[in-house]
Amino acid sequence: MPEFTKSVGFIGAGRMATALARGCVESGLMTVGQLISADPSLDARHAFADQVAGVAVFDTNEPILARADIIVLAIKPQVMPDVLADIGNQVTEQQLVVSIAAGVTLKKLAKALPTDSRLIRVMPNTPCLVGEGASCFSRGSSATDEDAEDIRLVLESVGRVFEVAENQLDAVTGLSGSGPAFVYKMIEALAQGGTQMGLPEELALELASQTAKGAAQMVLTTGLSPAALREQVTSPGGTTVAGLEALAKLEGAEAFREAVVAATKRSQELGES
Ligand SMILES: NC(=O)C1=CN([C@@H]2O[C@H](COP(=O)(O)OP(=O)(O)OC[C@H]3O[C@@H](n4cnc5c(N)ncnc54)[C@H](OP(=O)(O)O)[C@@H]3O)[C@@H](O)[C@H]2O)C=CC1
Ligand SMILES: O=C(O)[C@@H]1CCC=N1
Repeated sequence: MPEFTKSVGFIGAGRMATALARGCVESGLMTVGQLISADPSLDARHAFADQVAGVAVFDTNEPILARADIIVLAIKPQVMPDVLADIGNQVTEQQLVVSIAAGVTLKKLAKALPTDSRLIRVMPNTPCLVGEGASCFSRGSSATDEDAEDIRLVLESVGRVFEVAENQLDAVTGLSGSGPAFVYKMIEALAQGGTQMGLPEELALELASQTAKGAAQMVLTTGLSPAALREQVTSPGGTTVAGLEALAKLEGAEAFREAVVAATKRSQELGES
């Protein structure tokens, strides 16, 4: 594991901050001493402290601004303007500001922060919690190469990471940011099919989950396309073709494409508001 000595402070200690913070500790990249977080919600503070044992959690953002080398804005896009107005004049040029909020552009962030603030916009996803995240980031014009490398290091410790042009981040949000929810729907539906046809619930869920994981791993490691891999499963006149026909009839695969399109459009809308 590479050495990472900077401190990271989360403004907002909700679900995504928790996943990132715990993932970074579990990966061994950081110790709890390098992390702090703040959230006005007692429930969120408790949940964060439960998941990241021994971490310092505050009910105001001041300690983050005073102590963190990297400030992560992990709040909802809707509260971003208020938070930026609150913290804007306290951010220093020694600090890197990272936003993980869907839709909020670097331009909007820059406008609310001191001139030449070092900014990076990141779109992670919750599987960072288990070291299987898929994250993308774009750097603002004042962010340094070292800033980008720091963020790459952090995100790499909890999964895969790609630097992209900022205009791709809404689509990334629709695909990998929101995507775990779509995959959970698919797993749920596969498991329900299994229970409908006689399997116990627990076994059906485990088989569905392991099948999704195994199939994803095949795509990631064999170099074969999903279409080619699908062909390997599909015997002429066999069971898979019967299943695929049922899927096509209900336009099941189209529904997933539409889910990504709708989520991307919502991310674009959040950026406009
Ligand atoms: N969840 C996910 O899968 C992903 C989320 N994101 C992005 O991450 C961000 C956070 O999402 P998520 O973790 O799901 O949301 P959560 O609602 O779980 O967490 C946000 C937390 O911020 C708190 N908060 C509100 N106002 C302030 C404030 N002024 N200062 C500090 N904290 C505050 C909220 O408290 P309260 O509830 O009381 O308002 C809440 O606990 C969003 O912008 C989202 O777009 C990005 C990728 C994936
Ligand atoms: O639902 C949301 O808006 C956030 C952004 C990506 C995943 N969750």
